[in-house]
Amino acid sequence: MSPSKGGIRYAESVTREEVEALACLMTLKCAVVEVPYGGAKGGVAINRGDYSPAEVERITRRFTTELHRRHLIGPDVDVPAPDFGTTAGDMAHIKDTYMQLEGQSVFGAACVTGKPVGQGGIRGREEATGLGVYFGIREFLSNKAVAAGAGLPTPWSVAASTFAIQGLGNVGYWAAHFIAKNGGRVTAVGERDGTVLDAAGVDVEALKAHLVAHKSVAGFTNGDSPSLVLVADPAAVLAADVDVLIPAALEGAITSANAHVVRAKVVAEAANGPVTAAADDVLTARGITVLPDLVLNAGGVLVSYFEVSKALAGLRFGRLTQRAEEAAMENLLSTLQNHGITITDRDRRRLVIGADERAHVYSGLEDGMCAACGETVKVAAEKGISLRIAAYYTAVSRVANALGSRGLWP
Ligand SMILES: NC(=O)C1=CN([C@@H]2O[C@H](COP(=O)(O)OP(=O)(O)OC[C@H]3O[C@@H](n4cnc5c(N)ncnc54)[C@H](OP(=O)(O)O)[C@@H]3O)[C@@H](O)[C@H]2O)C=CC1
Ligand SMILES: O=C(O)CCC(=O)C(=O)O
Repeated sequence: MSPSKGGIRYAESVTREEVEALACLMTLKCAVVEVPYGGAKGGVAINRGDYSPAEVERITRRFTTELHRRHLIGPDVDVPAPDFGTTAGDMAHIKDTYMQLEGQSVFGAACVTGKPVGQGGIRGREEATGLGVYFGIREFLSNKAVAAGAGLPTPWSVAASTFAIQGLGNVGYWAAHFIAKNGGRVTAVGERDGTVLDAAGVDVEALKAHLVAHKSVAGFTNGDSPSLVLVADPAAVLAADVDVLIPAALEGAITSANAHVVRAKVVAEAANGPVTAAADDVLTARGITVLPDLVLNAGGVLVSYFEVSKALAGLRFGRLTQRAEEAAMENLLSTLQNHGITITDRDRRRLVIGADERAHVYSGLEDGMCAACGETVKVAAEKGISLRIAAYYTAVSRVANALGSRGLWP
């Protein structure tokens, strides 16, 4: 199926088999959130920390050139995006290299997503995967049967729950940001060189700033919190006593060898494949609910699809409608006022807001995540299967229908 979609990762451990498996997962993920793309993935086996920014740029441009030479990149072929170890800045270099090689095609910006906004990116893509993880956890656990099955109170609320996060990179940070913003308490964060534990709550923004500045959890004070504990073992996060554990680093974080240490009631797969098949069996046998990656981290590719649509249309979402929406609301408020209803300046400021690009993106992301979670819960209940198998069932059915109804040519 083409065009296809999927991220490019820079990780020393990446292998061809891993990339093939992740590409397959992308086909199914696109189907789950109704993104009309096939699946793809790319990988470069480097640890970017070993290279200077200029060297990483040369590696990125060289890789893009090789993709172009093999006709493996372009709006109607394959459209990469960020993944583990890659950034919006790398996507800008991919776009620029492609544009140089293509002779500045008007659709060139649609060759890659996750670009900076000034390079044709879309507002909301940077946080999309993490925000989608937040929407997904909220939707799954707002379902009474899912929450009760996990041993959580019903009705469940983010604000009354505790969370542990492995990996405070793009996905992990934004998931933590939106959880904290909505009142959830993040009490454990595992990073490459250690775990931060604080039952009173970890200040996610302060920890992120510390990691950016020092590249290590060492020396983090959490505002001199007396309940702070720093542990040298990065895997200690997996044993945190929380409601929801969110692995958001690499695959295979929870295996049959360590699944028994998990104390959370729910494992929310923000990373791709963080729970191995054998570990999934162990968690299920222990009554721990797994929210599957196929659905939970699909917000990234969904918003990438919006970014491609923007680039192909050559128009920012909301540009034609924002003022018209505001004028319509102004007219409505004036009419109400003419009928004797008092409208304060505060009401006016709150209500006269047309949807800008970010509002459009958040709306489409929330809608897509809610629909995918709802369908997964429905299929799981109807068929008496796990959420993961239900997500696969939906995805495989959609791909089969798309291929079957197309027929054969010639
Ligand atoms: N970016 C996206 O839009 C999407 C990403 N995903 C998946 O989400 C996962 C994370 O991707 P992303 O956030 O983009 O990647 P990033 O590179 O932005 O973040 C990964 C984070 O994990 C940390 N880390 C590395 N090893 C460990 C470890 N052993 N224990 C704890 N933390 C560790 C990294 O630290 P350090 O910086 O020191 O390496 C980094 O902070 C991947 O599985 C990816 O495939 C899925 C959907 C979309
Ligand atoms: O945004 C995209 O196109 C791809 C995201 C991705 O790599 C993933 O969902 O694993």
